[in-house]
Amino acid sequence: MSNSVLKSPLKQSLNIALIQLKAGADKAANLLKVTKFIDSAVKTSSIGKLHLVVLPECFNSPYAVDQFRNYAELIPSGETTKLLSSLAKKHGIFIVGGSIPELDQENDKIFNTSLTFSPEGEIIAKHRKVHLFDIDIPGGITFKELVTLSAGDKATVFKLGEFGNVGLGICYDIRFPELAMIASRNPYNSFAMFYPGAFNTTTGPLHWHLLAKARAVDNEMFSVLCSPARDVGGNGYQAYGHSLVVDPYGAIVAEAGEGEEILFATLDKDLLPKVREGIPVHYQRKFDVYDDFVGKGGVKVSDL
Ligand SMILES: NC(=O)CC(=O)C(=O)O
Repeated sequence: MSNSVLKSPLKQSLNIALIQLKAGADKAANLLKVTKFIDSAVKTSSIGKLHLVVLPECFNSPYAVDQFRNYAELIPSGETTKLLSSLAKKHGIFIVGGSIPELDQENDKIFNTSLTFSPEGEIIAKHRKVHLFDIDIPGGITFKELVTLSAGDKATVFKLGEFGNVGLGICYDIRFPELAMIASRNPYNSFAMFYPGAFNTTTGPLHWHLLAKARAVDNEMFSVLCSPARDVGGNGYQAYGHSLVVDPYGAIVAEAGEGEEILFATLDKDLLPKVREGIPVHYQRKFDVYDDFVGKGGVKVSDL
């Protein structure tokens, strides 16, 4: 992480909108939809001035192993990067840009990549999905991202302007507690983890809420999960929906349904010290019993 030393006072309330949209096969239509949803979130915000918008995993393409290469773009010269940069600048907001298939031309690899933009339209974070979704549940779902994707090799923590530090993972990354643990602890002290994520109708009911709450309670931080909308009647991947914001107590702040919608929520950072004073697990770790691997080297954190 670079240039991320925090300076007080930090802003205490972050107003966010999660855009739960359904992406189809037509990329131009997907990008137009993103533009309209973001414009509308800014205009119709029910929580005052919006600071940040989150998009879902794979919002400009179908979520399909055999399609990633067809939709992959170079970063930062690709059309999706340029569009999100211009929308962030136009509205003066942060955008946690879900994820898109990224083409690494030099090595001929495809990554599932999430970019975050500052209100000036600059890229301030780039996370490549570290844990690829590779599962096979008999009678449920088989999905093999490894067939066409390569895995990222870094945790991602970055400074969200005057609000402080946050961490970023993509979907299956939430099942591995380490990324959130790294983000929440010294020297990063993040107040939230963002997870654009496309769980499905098998694993969503099993684990979506549980994992969001687990990461929040483990680390006494917010977890923010933004899903695509369900493709009712479609024959492709069925996203679970239920975009979700969970507070550091593990309580649900806001939850979407299954269709397309904009979900608004305020992350009240005053809660963090309250939760951490009341239930001080954040400070009670026993590094004489087990190693503190965060901040001790051996952890690879994204440095733009
Ligand atoms: N799609 C994913 O990356 C993860 C998922 O659906 C799950 O973990 O379940």
